[in-house]
Formats: sequence, structure tokens, C-alpha cells
Amino acid sequence: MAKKKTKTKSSTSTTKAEKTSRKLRVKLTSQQKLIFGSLLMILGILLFIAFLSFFFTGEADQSTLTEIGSREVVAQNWLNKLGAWVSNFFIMKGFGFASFILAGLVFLSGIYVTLDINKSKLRSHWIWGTLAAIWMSIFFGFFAHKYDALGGTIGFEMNSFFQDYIGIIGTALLLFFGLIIYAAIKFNVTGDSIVAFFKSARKNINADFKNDVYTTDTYAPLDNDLTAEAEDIKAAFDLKPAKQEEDIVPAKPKPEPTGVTPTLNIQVAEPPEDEEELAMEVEHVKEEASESNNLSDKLVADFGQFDPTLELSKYQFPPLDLLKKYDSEGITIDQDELEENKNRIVETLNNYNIGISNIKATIGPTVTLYEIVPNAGIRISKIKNLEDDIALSLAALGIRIIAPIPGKGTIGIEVPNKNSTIVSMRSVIASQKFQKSEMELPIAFGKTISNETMVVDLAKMPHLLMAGATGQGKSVGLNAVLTSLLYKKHPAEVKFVLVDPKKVELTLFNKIERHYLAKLPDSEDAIITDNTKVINTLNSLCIEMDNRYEMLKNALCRNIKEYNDKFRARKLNPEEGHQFLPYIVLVVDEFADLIMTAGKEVETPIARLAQLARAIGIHLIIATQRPSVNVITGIIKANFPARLAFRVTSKIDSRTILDSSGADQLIGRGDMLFTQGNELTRVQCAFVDTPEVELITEFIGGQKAYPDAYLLPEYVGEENGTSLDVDISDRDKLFREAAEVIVTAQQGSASLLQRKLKLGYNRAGRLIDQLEAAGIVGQFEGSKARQVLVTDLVALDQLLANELQ
Ligand SMILES: Nc1ncnc2c1ncn2[C@@H]1O[C@H](COP(=O)(O)OP(=O)(O)OP(=O)(O)O)[C@@H](O)[C@H]1O
Repeated sequence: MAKKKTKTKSSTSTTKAEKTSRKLRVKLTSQQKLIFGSLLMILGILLFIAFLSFFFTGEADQSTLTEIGSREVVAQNWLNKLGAWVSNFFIMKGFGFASFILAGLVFLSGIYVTLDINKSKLRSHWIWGTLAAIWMSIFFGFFAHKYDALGGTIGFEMNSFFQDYIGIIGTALLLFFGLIIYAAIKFNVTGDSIVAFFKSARKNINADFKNDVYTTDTYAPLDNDLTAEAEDIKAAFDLKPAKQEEDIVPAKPKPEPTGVTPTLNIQVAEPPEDEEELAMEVEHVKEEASESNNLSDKLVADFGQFDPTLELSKYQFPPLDLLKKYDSEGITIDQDELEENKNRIVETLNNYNIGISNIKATIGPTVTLYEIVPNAGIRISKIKNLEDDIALSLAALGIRIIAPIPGKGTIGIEVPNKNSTIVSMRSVIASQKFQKSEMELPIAFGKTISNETMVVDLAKMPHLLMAGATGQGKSVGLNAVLTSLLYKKHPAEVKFVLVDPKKVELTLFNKIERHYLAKLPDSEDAIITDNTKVINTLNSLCIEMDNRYEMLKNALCRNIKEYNDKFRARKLNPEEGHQFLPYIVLVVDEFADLIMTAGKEVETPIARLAQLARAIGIHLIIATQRPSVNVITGIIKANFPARLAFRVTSKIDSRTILDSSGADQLIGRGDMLFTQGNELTRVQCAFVDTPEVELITEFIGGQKAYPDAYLLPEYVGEENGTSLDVDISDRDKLFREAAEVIVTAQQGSASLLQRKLKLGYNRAGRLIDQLEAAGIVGQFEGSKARQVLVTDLVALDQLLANELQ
């Protein structure tokens, strides 16, 4: 590769060489150049012979060195006394084996002078040659204790110098590094060029194989034509034997065996090969492009993408072992039961003159699905009407007929198993489907009838409505949802707002308050059990939603994912109020109770959130025992396409929640129907027991946490809003904190207060007015931030202390 490069450079610098030679011509005549040049060449050869001889005769000549002046003394060196002395000088006292490089350089100089070739290139050969000699002598110095002639005195001394300071390994690595520098600078070796080299080598081999097809006769005239030109090139540029030129030739003309003159073939073929090998050309282009890139790319290049999990970088996700394994897991097939049910189904249908051409069973954890294909000409509605009769003949609760099964062309009859198996949370969390899911908010609900783990994305739902009569598995379902998220999402990525009017269902999650929960700034507990606080929290979430929309608007993003991706790519400036936005999942248990006590005050913010919050990452999960129409109003229903129904007591309830019957025929204990707006799927909810949740929350709670729960913006209800009066006693209770924030940041803006103190816009605006009245910030200045009139916190303390006097 290096050789080729030298050649290309030579050809491109022909004009330069001509100019130089013209300059030289002034000083030396052609004869003088020949004489001087050949002298150098001979000198080079003599040095080579002397050096070579030294390795055979050097030892014997050691004694003669002291008497070198005496004519009688005969040295063994092939160049006698002078040879012995010179070789001893260069090899023993100099560079050792690497002295051959010097001989080569002297010889090369002779050629350059004789042929009048570019002097600057010769200079570069000398510099690189000398460096190579030094490197080699240090390298050979390693073996000095055995063959001291290999490294010479220079190699030995430098080696022991390095070894004294950095040891053998250090010296070896230093040498290796030297080799890399040498290769990188001298031969322009880069990672890409190494790859390109191997590629082109492979190509050449392939080409050679193909060229075997061409007979040598075909190229005989070509070779002849070339000989003269190859000789010229060789003479003018370097020492490459003509044979090498010829070696390249047969490989190249292959694509155009006719039509183009052979000479052209070589010249056309050569440059692309060089270009391919010099892959750094491409790299230059890349570098130029990166220079023109913007600040965010530079930041990403320097620091990598923003990592929201960095603050709790040591956070460990709960291990699977915290979840219980159940003995009754795994589906057992009871052949008798299957056969019995099949016979009864066939019999019952036969009683009503419904013939079956085919029947197939799929055994699920709690229910077995019998798929039947009725004989031609049978009305589907006829089978559907026999639901109760089949239930009667099978003597089983919870029979559901799906006629037809969407997309299958069969009729399904779901019959509960006599012995249902528990679907453990462990099995669904451990499933590949969940573990490998790339969803934003993955939830592993349980297992479908075909025993597949059901994993859905809450972010896509985008809200979930859960209903079910008491004791049918709602709380377990909520725990399964929360557990799924805890197993998959880092505390920086998701926050929960938990509303639990029953006060006991979600208390366990208190332990993860500072990791995963969000709360109002002034509230003690993160889990909301008080109905009046729920109103504040929901309104606060509405403020958070508005704030987030404002941030998304400023960032020109359409949803939280785009926004966070942009923030990760450092395209959004935190100084301008941008921050990584975690998803917020609002879980409301016993929604009916809430509606009964707070009515419209709760319904309005819930409806607002349900309508608008999907894009900014706030998702609602609402659970209720009574899915009556006054609880789940039309506006709420319309915004909750994803519904989950546990067993309910009446068909009407089932219709309220699912818009169809079916939930009343479930068998309870986590048996549920799920819909995302289209067909219903029967799922056995994963079972996660209270002790398991306790272990998980303890595990998470025991780890390093954020200083506080995620603070939601403060919502001040109408009745307790702060007055605009600037009287000291009427000041907002966050006045002092706000003043400190403003003075520390030296930036008088309401949005700063909004961000730092998690306030709504109105309250932050009022605080700014009060700060202006207190003389802490200056007047409103349009789009510019207000001037801060207090220089530091000490001055602020003084100012506020003076006010009180
Ligand atoms: N997925 C399930 N697998 C097995 N058993 C379950 C499952 N879900 C619930 N159960 C059983 O049903 C019982 C009641 O469940 P859960 O407490 O979730 O009911 P609920 O609907 O929340 O009742 P309530 O509304 O009164 O709080 C559980 O103690 C458990 O024994």
C-alpha cells in the first residue's frame, strides 16, 4: 500500500520534481550528479557489506580495533580494517542491526542524486528512516543480553533507561505505540484503510481467480507495450521492480478486454484502486460534515446522549426472585375432562339439530376454548342462543360463546376448567414477550386463553378503565399493572400518582415514594386518600399538563416521546426551562366513591386529562366497583377506549363497561375481559400477592432515592388563592423561597419559579408581583427577564430582616 501511495504521489508531483531538478542543474552538472550519486551508492553498498560482515567477523575483529592504525594488522571483516572499524562504530556503538537502514538510506540518496529526483522526498526518507532505526534499535535492545550487536549501544542504553522508569511491559507498549504512530503518520494507516486494504486484497484475489480464465497469450502484446512504459515509470519514480507492474496488469484489463487500448487500461484501473485503499479520503468528508454540525451534535459527541437515569445510576431493578413461584402453575391437561366436555357440547348441539364437522380444544389457565365448525347451513345465531342450554348441560358457570371467533371462521365455546391454574406474576414478568418489549409503558396483564402472555402498552391505550364487582381481582389487577411498570421502568422514567380512597389497597407503595411517586408540594403523604386532596391533585395534574404542552410547543414536538428523544439528544436547552419528562401514571381506585363525594369537581379535571393528556405522557388508570352510567359518564367512556372488566354482577354493568355482555359470565378470581376498542380478549390476570408487593417495594425503597417525591405543580384552589395585596402578612408562603431562587439565579422570571418550585403560571406570576413590590426584582420589561435588584442571599436576608423591623 505504501509503495503504491509513494508512486501516486510521485506522479502527481512530477512538475515539482522538474522544477527542483532545474534548480539543481544550476549547481551540479549531469556528470557531477552521476559521479556524486554513484559515489553515494557505492558507499551504501560498502556500508552494507561491512555491516553484513560484522555479524560473521565482528567478534574476531574486536582485538584489532585498538590497533587499527597499524598496517600489519589484518582484520577479518570483508572490507578489512576500515570495514571492521566502521561496522563496529555503527553497529556496536550505534544502532545495532538497524544500521542497515543507514546503509540503505545512503544508497537511496545516491539514486536520488543520480536520477535527479525530488529532494524533499529524500529528506523525508532520511527522517523516517532514522526514526525507524531508533525504534528498531530499542526494539532489538530487548535482546541485548544475548546478542548485544542487535540493538547497539543506543538500543541498549535507551532500553535500560525506559525499563528503569516504566518496566519491560511499559517499554514494550511504548514501542508498540511508536509503531502505531509510525504507521499512522508515515503510511497514513487508519482503521478504515486497514479495512479497505483487506477488502482490496480480497478483491485482488478474486480478480486473480477470474483472470485465470484469460490466457497469457491474450495479454502478451499488452506486456510488450507496457515494458517500455513500465521501465520509464520505474526509472523516474522509484525502485519498484518492473515485474510488479506486470503483476498488476493482467488483473486490471479484465472488465474491458476489447475496445480500449491496453495502456489506457492500466491508467484507468490504477487510480480507483488507490482511492479504494485510501479510505481516509472518505473520512475527510465526514470530518468536514461534523464541523458544520450544530452544538447539540457536538455535545452528544463530547458527553454522549443525556441519560435521565444518571442521578440514580446505581439503581437496581427488583430481581425476579422476589416474586413467588406457584405449585399449581403450568397447565395440566385432564384428558377425561376434555373428552367429557366435548361429548356434552356435541350432544347438546345435536339435540338442537346442529351438526358439527370439527371440534378443537385450546386449554388455557382457567378456561378451555372449544372451537367448533358447524355443518354447512347452520345459523350462527342459533348456536349463540343456546348459551344457557350448553351451560346447563355442562353444569358449569362462566360459559361464554363467541360466535364467530373474529378472523378464524369458527365458533368458540369457553368452558372453565375444573382445576384452574394460577398465572403467577413471576411467569409473566419473566416471559420473553415482556422482557424484550420495547414499549413505553409495558404492562403484563396475564395470560390469554391460548396461554400467551398478554403485554400491552399503557402509553398506547392511552388510559385504562377497570371495573369489577368486589372480590373479583381488581386490586390484584392494579398491583399487577404497577408491578409490571416497576420491573421495567427506571424511577426517572415513570412516576405514579396514587389515589386510594379505601386507604389500604395501595399503602405498600408508600415505601417507594421518593423513587416513583409524585405528590403535591405541601402534602405529607404521596398516596392520596383524602377526597379534597384528590381535587387539588387532579387540578395540579392539569397544570402539569398545560406546562408540558407549553414545553412541547416551545420544543416543536408533538408528543412526549419526541420531546424526550430531543432532550436526550441534547437539542433542548435546560436553561430555557426544558427538562426530561417522566411519564405520569394516575391510578384511581374506587372511582365511584370519588364521584359520589366530589362529583363534577373530580369529573371535570379527569375528563380534561383523559381528553388531552395522552400526548404529554400522563396516563390514567381508573378502577371502580360500580360501573354505572353516573360514575362512568359518556365523556369518560369516550376517552377510555381500553377497558378491563373483571366479573360483574349484571349484564347491564357488563354493557356499561364493555359495551357488550360477557363480563357477567366470568368466573372471578382474576378472570377478565380486555378490549382496546375492538374485540374482547379473555385473560387470566396475573396474580401478585401482598407479600410479593411488599418485598418489591422494600427492595426498591431500600435503595438510594431522590431527595423527595416528584413534585407536581402547586394548585391553589379559588378559595385559598393568595391575594395580590403586597402587604407582608399577605405574602405567598413560598415568597421567601421564591426570592432565594430568583436571587441565586439572578434571573427574574416567572417561568423559573414555575420550574423550580413546581408552581402554576398564575401563582408564579403573583409571586413575581410580590417580589417586585418588595424591591427584589425590577419592573416588567416585556420579553426580557426582570432585573434582579438584590445581588446575593446575604443582601436578601438583610432586606427581609429590615422589612420586619
Ligand atoms: N389473578 C388472580 N388469580 C388468582 N386469584 C385471584 C386473582 N385475582 C384475585 N384473586 C383472588 O381474589 C381475591 C380478591 O381479589 P381482590 O382483592 O383483587 O378483589 P377486589 O376486586 O379488589 O375486591 P375489592 O373491590 O373488594 O377490593 C384475592 O384475595 C385472591 O384470592
